[in-house]
Amino acid sequence: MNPKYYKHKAGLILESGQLLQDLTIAYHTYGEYDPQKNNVVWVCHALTANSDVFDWWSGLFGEDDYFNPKEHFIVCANILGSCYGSTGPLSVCEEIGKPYYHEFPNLTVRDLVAAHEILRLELGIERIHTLIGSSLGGMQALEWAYNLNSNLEHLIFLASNAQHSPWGIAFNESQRMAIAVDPTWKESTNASGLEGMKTARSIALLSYRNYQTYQDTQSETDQDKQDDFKASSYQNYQGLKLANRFNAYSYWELSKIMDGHNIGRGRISPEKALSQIQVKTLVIGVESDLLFPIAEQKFVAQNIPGAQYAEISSLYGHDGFLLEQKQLTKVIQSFYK
Ligand SMILES: CC(=O)SCCNC(=O)CCNC(=O)[C@H](O)C(C)(C)COP(=O)(O)OP(=O)(O)OC[C@H]1O[C@@H](n2cnc3c(N)ncnc32)[C@H](O)[C@@H]1OP(=O)(O)O
Ligand SMILES: N[C@@H](CCO)C(=O)O
Repeated sequence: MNPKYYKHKAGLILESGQLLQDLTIAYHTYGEYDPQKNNVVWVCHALTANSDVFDWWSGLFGEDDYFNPKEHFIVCANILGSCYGSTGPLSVCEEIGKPYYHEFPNLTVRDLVAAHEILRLELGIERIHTLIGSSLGGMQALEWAYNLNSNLEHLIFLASNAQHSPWGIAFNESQRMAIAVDPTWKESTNASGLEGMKTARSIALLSYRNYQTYQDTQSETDQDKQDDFKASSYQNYQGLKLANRFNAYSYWELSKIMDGHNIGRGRISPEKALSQIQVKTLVIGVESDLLFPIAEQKFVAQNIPGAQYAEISSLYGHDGFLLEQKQLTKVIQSFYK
């Protein structure tokens, strides 16, 4: 299914004060909006996904899944700075008549949320029944919940944090260092930095998975093997797979956005900001998540008044949120009860 596009002529004044003139938001909707039934479910996607949530989160979102178009009006918008239809570094900047590339402005999570808010108003949605997001998507969901408050009923926050950690920033910086040493990164073409981005994805994978994931999926059966290990080809393949569908500018931009995430910025503290979220909240952690350890989700749950906390298990660490749909369905079902 192809996305729909909304072009917002007024552009967007970013948190930095800069005007992003060419504002296009690519989005998917599934089902029919019914204000009487209060049936809007809004999904905020993570780092490299797109707005087609039925594609990357099937098993939780789909025709016969828990979130389905028969009962819900499901909305997912591609985030600014990405490469799946919304304005990003490869978009042509009208002012300069060519793609932004390195000149794409620095965005924040609050800018991503501002674009979601523009789309919400354009779609005529007053109340959101459920706002759900994981990882970078969780950061957006948390920020937006803070702003929406009485226009939102339920927040489901997964595998994310209130403020990005030094550990997470260090992973992101290492990935950007890999892009920066790619000699093509100095150029301005769609393919600049792609070799570096392959290494960046390989580094990222180590934070998305864990020792046991590799032990269970990439162990050798040939005891005499001395080279060409499965774990090596897996890392290379994962880098290549991303290079075939993403670009290094978006990767750089989105990792920077994550680094700057702090719900407490300008609001005294993360605790204080979280305490002002008056929405029925479910926080879900993945027990094997190395990148966003469960202590971070417990912190969010402890500071949002009345929030519930649930944990799922996964061989896949952080990426478990994309793969453990059965467990997610179960904890989400009991949350609504
Ligand atoms: C246009 C778009 O596709 S955008 C939307 C898609 N992506 C997203 O939404 C982002 C979120 N999704 C993701 O990050 C990932 O898809 C995840 C985490 C859900 C799953 O990750 P995957 O890479 O599919 O799973 P996994 O880690 O098990 O790797 C499987 C792949 O590695 C390959 N592989 C496994 N072991 C090895 C090895 N030793 N050597 C080489 N390749 C290997 C498999 O053949 C498989 O290849 P395929 O993806 O081409 O079928
Ligand atoms: N692996 C996922 C989640 C990262 O948080 C992605 O590439 O978007």
